[in-house]
Amino acid sequence: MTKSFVCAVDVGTGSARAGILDTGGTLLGRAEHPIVMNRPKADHAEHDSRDIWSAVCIAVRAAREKAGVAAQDIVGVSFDATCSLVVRGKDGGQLSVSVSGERRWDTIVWLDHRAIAEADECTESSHAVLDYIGGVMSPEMETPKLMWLKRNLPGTWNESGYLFDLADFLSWKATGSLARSQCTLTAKWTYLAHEETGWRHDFFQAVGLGDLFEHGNLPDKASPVGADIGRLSAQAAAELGLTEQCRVGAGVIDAYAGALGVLGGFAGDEINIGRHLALIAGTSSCVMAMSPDPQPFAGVWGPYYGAALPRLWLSEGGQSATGALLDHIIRWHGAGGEPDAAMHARIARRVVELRAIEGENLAGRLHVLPDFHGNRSPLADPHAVGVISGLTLDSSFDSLCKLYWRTAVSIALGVRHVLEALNENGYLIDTLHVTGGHTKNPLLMELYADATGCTVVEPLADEAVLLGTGMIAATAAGLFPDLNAACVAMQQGGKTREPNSTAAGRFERDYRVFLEMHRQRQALDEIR
Ligand SMILES: Nc1ncnc2c1ncn2[C@@H]1O[C@H](COP(=O)(O)OP(=O)(O)O)[C@@H](O)[C@H]1O
Ligand SMILES: O=C(CO)[C@H](O)[C@H](O)COP(=O)(O)O
Repeated sequence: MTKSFVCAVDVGTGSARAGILDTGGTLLGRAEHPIVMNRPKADHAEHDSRDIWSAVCIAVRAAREKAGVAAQDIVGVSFDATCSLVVRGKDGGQLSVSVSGERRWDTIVWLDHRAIAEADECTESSHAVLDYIGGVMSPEMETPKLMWLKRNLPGTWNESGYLFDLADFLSWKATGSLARSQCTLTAKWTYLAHEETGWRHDFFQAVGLGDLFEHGNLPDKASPVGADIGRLSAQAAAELGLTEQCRVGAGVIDAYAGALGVLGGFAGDEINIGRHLALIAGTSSCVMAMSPDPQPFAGVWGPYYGAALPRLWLSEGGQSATGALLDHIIRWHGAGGEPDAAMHARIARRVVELRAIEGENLAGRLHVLPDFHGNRSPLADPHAVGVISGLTLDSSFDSLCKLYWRTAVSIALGVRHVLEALNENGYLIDTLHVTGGHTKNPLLMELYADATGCTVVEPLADEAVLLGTGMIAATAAGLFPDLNAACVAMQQGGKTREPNSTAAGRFERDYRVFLEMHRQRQALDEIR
């Protein structure tokens, strides 16, 4: 009997990755291809969706070759991606979202903050949809970006015929289907999946987007995560190196795939799931918890119904720049350079040496507030800025290492800040499941346990985000009766790290300083 396999595609901020998995969740082959980003202005970031599709095709072909699996044995595929906004014309062609006017830049990247004023306007509307995004509209969501586009690039707006979250764009490229995922629409488009009528048209009217549905080709109903939305088209099958028999599953935003990859094993365990937090930590960090009942509160996105596991509500907190912040510190410092794997490793080794020489309280007077790209949670303040306190004239490599270490501490304290907000509002989280680029950083992995006091689980799956998307693909292909069953069968477990109790006092002090820095940063902003 032939075995069945699935293909998972993950489009992050910097690259497209693909993996071939078996029905036990083992990753048999993986490949990656970079994607380009255009930064014409400080707060503007753009992708080229043709470049993304081409990177996806290259990665899928290479992953299949590495896995040594025949194309006809791959029966399902699904896509996860960052929540970037793709704009296509009425003929499906590219339309510019760029102030440069170049057509190839047809995608506003999730981290783009050009629509910060429009986000504030949405928040001021006080509309009921805000109750399901933590009370504050983020410029990283789609509605403010669409408002910006209509106001600032009316030519593009008038010509637009398709507006997509990136994961939905990829499934459209793959099948021609206009189905949109319950994950993308609920988390980024103010769609209320728990209500009979998901869209609140009066909200779009109120913010000047009454004509959104003429331009977006948006369906009345979202498709549940893992729903079979059709077969690969002949063209897509040829480009991906797969076959037209391959089924395509309604995908998710990348962090939600990570949540399935690390928490999927708890599918159906409604008693215990609320103790576990998924920390999907890469360029940014997403912090996700699920519960059988909605837990609405200010400063944390959601609760979103069925955005990852069916019938569960999901709360999403996060930090807009974490890996990106460590990379920035390396580029910014005179003794730094390119933040590649070798540079991160060199710094981490030196931090270990410095802690052995100077003691665990290394650079204890150096404090960082990590909000260099705003505070996603729990303050929900996209206007927030970063702060460094305790600088001297030292510009040596060791001073970079100390600053890197203290920045890593602040990133972990930021997770603790979100965690405390979740636990004050109904969750009982004591375990963090970490996946993403940060798992390659031994300092962060130690800090996530020690600075939060939680047990940290590092998934055994090499790529939990690909695993989560593989679970979705397997569901769409009918290899399991539903997404819960696919998650339980394919989950890979993890290795556990307990917090070091002797470090607790040090981090208590650091956390008090961290909270005080937030207070002082806000006070400075209030001085007129
Ligand atoms: N080998 C490494 N050592 C230390 N940190 C790393 C390493 N590789 C990646 N990172 C960190 O992870 C971040 C990228 O995360 P990743 O999950 O790969 O990307 P994405 O956000 O695009 O999904 C980088 O910004 C970097 O800070
Ligand atoms: O808002 C998001 C998820 O809700 C973004 O898509 C996510 O933060 C980007 O992920 P990454 O940092 O891994 O590229």
